[in-house]
Amino acid sequence: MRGFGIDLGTANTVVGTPEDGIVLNEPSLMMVRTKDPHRALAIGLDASDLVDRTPAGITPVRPIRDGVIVDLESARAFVTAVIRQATPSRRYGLRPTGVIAVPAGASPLERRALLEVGHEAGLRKVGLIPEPVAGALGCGINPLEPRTHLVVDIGGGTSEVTAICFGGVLSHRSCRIAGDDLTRAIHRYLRAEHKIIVGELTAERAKVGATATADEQSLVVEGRDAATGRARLVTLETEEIMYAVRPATTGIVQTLAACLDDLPPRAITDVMAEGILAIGGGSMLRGLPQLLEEAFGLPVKTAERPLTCVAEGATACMDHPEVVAAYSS
Ligand SMILES: Nc1ncnc2c1ncn2[C@@H]1O[C@H](COP(=O)(O)OP(=O)(O)OP(=O)(O)O)[C@@H](O)[C@H]1O
Repeated sequence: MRGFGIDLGTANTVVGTPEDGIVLNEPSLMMVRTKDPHRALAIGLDASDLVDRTPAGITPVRPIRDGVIVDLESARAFVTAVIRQATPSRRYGLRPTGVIAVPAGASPLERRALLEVGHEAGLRKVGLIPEPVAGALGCGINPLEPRTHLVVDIGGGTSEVTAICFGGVLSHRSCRIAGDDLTRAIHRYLRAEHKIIVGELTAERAKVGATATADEQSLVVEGRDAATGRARLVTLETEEIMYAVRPATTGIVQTLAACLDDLPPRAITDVMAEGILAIGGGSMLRGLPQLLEEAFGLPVKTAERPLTCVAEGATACMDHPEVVAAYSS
């Protein structure tokens, strides 16, 4: 079947096809003319290249928040441009089909809006799949088997914890604390402890840098001295980054605890045997899986490709329509 698996995230949009794998992985951002806000001038990386250098009359728009559509018209323009960019020369047919991943906690109205946008963007047939189900499928788990899988998805704006089993959701909890809050926590820590003010991009780089450095090392961060306003460099131990984000991670731990509390005993037995699957970019933060393991005494496995496994799973749904059918009822 010719079509796309689509993960519309707050931070990133990822598109895959059964033939070519991931064909687009770019920021969920578009630039529009202020006077014509529903026509995309640039999307994704091209749009983010323009951040902080946008000429007058051009505005950045983030059409997705917490995995759902903020504004129908903008989302339609964005998804249409995404599909056009992912399909140069109509390689996937004139009117391809699509499976869009949707937060497990999305309301019927939010789900309907996504379906509508998919159709209007040119997709012939649109299916929706809960993000944790797509993430599990993208990690090689069969979401239809009679066994409980607990998925923690730490995205940019939201963390979702979902227990799935045999084509249905057993328990679901979410909180508005995720990767972007971890970045803000680092920003606050640098100001409070090192008296240095950094931009959001620098705080984000420090967070991602802490993941990238394999051994216990330090990172050099550049900012402005809070007192003098002069440029200053600070050496930040990667351990400090875990310390800085700890207050923000408490909310994620509490959400996970609430989801576990709702599970029936046999489902708990499955989770104890199998552990927790962590997906989403936020799960890549160094030390976060260990922190969850210590809090619950359960093994935590981070997906091999936390940023793309949801789109990979949505793409795999093209060959497994029974998964879409089971989880859409
Ligand atoms: N290597 C990394 N280490 C730590 N955090 C990372 C890393 N790479 C990306 N992130 C963070 O992951 C978050 C984005 O993750 P992801 O793309 O899964 O979110 P999303 O699906 O767009 O958001 P949402 O699920 O909230 O709609 C951002 O906060 C980003 O800073």
